[in-house]
Order: sequence, then structure tokens, then C-alpha cells
Amino acid sequence: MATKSVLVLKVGGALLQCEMGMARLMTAAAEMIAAGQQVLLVHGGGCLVDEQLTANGKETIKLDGLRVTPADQIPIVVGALAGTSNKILQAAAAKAGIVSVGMSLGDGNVVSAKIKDERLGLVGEVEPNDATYLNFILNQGWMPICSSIAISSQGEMLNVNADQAATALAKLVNGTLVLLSDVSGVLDGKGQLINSLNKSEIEYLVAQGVIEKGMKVKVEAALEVAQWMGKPVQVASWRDAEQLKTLVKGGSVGTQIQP
Ligand SMILES: Nc1ncnc2c1ncn2[C@@H]1O[C@H](COP(=O)(O)OP(=O)(O)O)[C@@H](O)[C@H]1O
Ligand SMILES: CC(=O)N[C@@H](CCC(=O)OP(=O)(O)O)C(=O)O
Repeated sequence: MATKSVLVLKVGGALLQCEMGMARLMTAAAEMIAAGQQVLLVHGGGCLVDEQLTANGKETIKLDGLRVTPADQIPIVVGALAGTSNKILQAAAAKAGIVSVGMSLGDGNVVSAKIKDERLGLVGEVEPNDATYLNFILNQGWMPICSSIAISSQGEMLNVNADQAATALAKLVNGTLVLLSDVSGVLDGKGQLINSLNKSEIEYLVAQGVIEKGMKVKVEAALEVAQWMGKPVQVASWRDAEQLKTLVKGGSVGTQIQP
């Protein structure tokens, strides 16, 4: 049995287009798993969705960092996230010797899902529900790799922002959440890394337009979990080999979002 809390690592879609980044991340995950650390990987894939929508002649609209997802786009979104993105990561995990289980938010009753806001179409909002399935996988020493496609009780396939998916799963397993993006953390107006941020500082930087789009969604998701758990959530980069090494040792990296 693991003594430390489950490490919930969320990776953004840009990782999937970087072989080296994936290999480094999976090597780090394999080291942690070998040391008895349970790791749950949650992934996005926004850039793959963009590519697939364009290839199919569809247009993308985002509202406040979230993709408006009309019914005719959902098969493409589901294919890109629960299909291609998920399997690319499973393949990279296998190469690093990790036994993984590819899954989505729709599996094993892990979350409950409903439509977030009618204006966004088939975009989901999720709440933690039942950890049995995830704990079963983690207790085998396997790594769940979870996409952000959910299914509502009405049987709708829903597109969930992957940072918000990671938030629900981190709460579900009472885990330690680390959000890994393609930037070293939250940057200030001059492009410098901010080491620590609390609620009022976040509100100020959002109002100033310094934190926007995907980073706004990410920081708000991180703050929610930090407050819920009473401990900081880290926003860091999968690109940075040094940050990954520190993470393996249990250290702090990137921007600490304070409760
Ligand atoms: N203050 C900020 N600091 C860092 N990145 C920011 C900031 N404001 C906006 N961003 C943008 O947010 C992006 C990260 O969000 P997102 O694209 O959703 O990442 P991911 O796909 O990794 O979840 C950055 O690449 C950057 O373009
Ligand atoms: C509703 C919504 O916006 N869903 C996201 C899900 C993928 C995602 O979040 O990917 P990244 O982590 O790479 O940004 C989308 O369709 O892009």
C-alpha cells in the first residue's frame, strides 16, 4: 500500500506532440511508481481536437477558455480525446515500462456529469462520485490514464475541460494535484515565473488580463482544489526536465497556488 497520497498529474495536449517530453514524463512516472507512489494521469488534447475539427471543416469557438461543443462536433472531440490522445499516452507509458489503463471520466462511475451551460453545447461539469474503480487500478501498481470525456445520466457524451476533470479526480482520491502545461508556471506581465499566488492575487491578475484563456481556467481549477484540500496546488511545465526531477523527489515546482 502506498503511504503518500495519490499524485494526480494533469498534462496538456501540447505534450502529445512532443515525443521527447512524453518520454521524459513517462520515465519520471515510472520512477515514482517503482518507488511505491501511486500516479493518476489526466490528459487534455485541445490541440489535437483543433486539428481534427479543422480537418473536418468545422470551426471552433471558445468562451472564457472553454470550447463550445455543438452536437455535430462531439464525435470528433470524443475521437480525438478518448481515442487518439489517450492511446498516444498509453503507448508512451508502455515504452517506459508502465502498465496503464486507458479510461475516461465516463468509466466506473468515477464522476457524475451534467451539461455546464446551454450556451456551451455538450460541455460537461463533473463532480467526484465513486473511487472504487480508480483505487482498484492504482492498487495493482498500474497507472490510470484518463481523458476528459464524460457521460451524463441522460446518456450524453460531454466534453469536459481537462483541468476541471483533474480537479474532480484529485478531490475523488484526495490526491496531490500537479497541473503540467507547456509554460513553466503562471507568468507575470513581463513573462517572469510567479512562484506563489493566492486568491486575491489571482483575481487581480485575471482582472488585469495577465492571466487569461486556458491559464485562467487552470488557475481557477487549481485554486478550487487548493482550498478544498487545504494545501497548495502546483502549476508547472512538462517541458522542464529539472521541474520533473524535483517533482519525482517530492519537491515544489512552478507556481504554487495557495489555499
Ligand atoms: N499569465 C499566464 N501565464 C502563463 N500562461 C498564460 C498566462 N495567461 C495565458 N496563458 C496561456 O495559457 C496557456 C496554458 O493554458 P492551456 O493552453 O489551456 O494549457 P494546457 O493545454 O497545457 O492545459 C499558455 O500556453 C499561455 O498561452
Ligand atoms: C470544454 C473544453 O474546453 N474541453 C477541452 C478538452 C481538452 C483540454 O482541456 O485540453 P488541454 O488540456 O490540452 O487544454 C477542449 O475541447 O479543448
